[in-house]
Amino acid sequence: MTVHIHPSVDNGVKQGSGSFAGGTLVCKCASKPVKVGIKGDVAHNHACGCTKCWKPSGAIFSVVAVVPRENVTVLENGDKLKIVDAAAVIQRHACTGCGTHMYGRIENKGHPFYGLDFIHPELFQESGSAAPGFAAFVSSVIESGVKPADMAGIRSRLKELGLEPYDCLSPPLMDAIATHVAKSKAA
Ligand SMILES: N[C@@H](CCC(=O)N[C@@H](CSCO)C(=O)NCC(=O)O)C(=O)O
Ligand SMILES: [Zn+2]
Ligand SMILES: [Zn+2]
Repeated sequence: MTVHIHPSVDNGVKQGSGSFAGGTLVCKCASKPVKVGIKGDVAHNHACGCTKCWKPSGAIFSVVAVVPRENVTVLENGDKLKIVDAAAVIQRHACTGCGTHMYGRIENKGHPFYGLDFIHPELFQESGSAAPGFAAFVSSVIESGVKPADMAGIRSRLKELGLEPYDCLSPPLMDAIATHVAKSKAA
């Protein structure tokens, strides 16, 4: 059985150029697409199996990365954007025309990742942004309807692609979250 993870990694993970200076994210609308400008490269790019991150049709994982929020600018057709769930930690601004999530923003200043916006690098019209390096929330794909019996094959395909599977975030990110919590408690 061929395991499809996400179209941008199914034929192998394409490494970034290492010098990506930024670009423009474009939604899937044939007319009046939403365009969002991103300065600089992305960080912590990963495949995410959670139910909340946007996936292109047919994909069981999203590919999502972060950039500093000040590096994100809506360039065109921003009137089409609407927040998917204002109660979520990450407020995902989606195109009402095609459903594509253009950026997800954390407004809670106490959140460990406050200051970072979540974006989907596959929407860049330019190539060369940093590649995904791990897979997060892998067990969560079951919440979207994947059969538990398929998980072994999915994890083994992720490993084959060099995307180490984790059921939450990667250890360095979990350590960063715990460090933030420890500092907040000490303050
Ligand atoms: N099992 C849940 C997990 C959802 C979840 O916690 N997702 C993470 C990662 S999203 C990008 O890596 C998260 O931080 N969510 C906050 C939010 O989405 O607002 C599920 O699958 O729904
Ligand atoms: Zn659109
Ligand atoms: Zn997610």
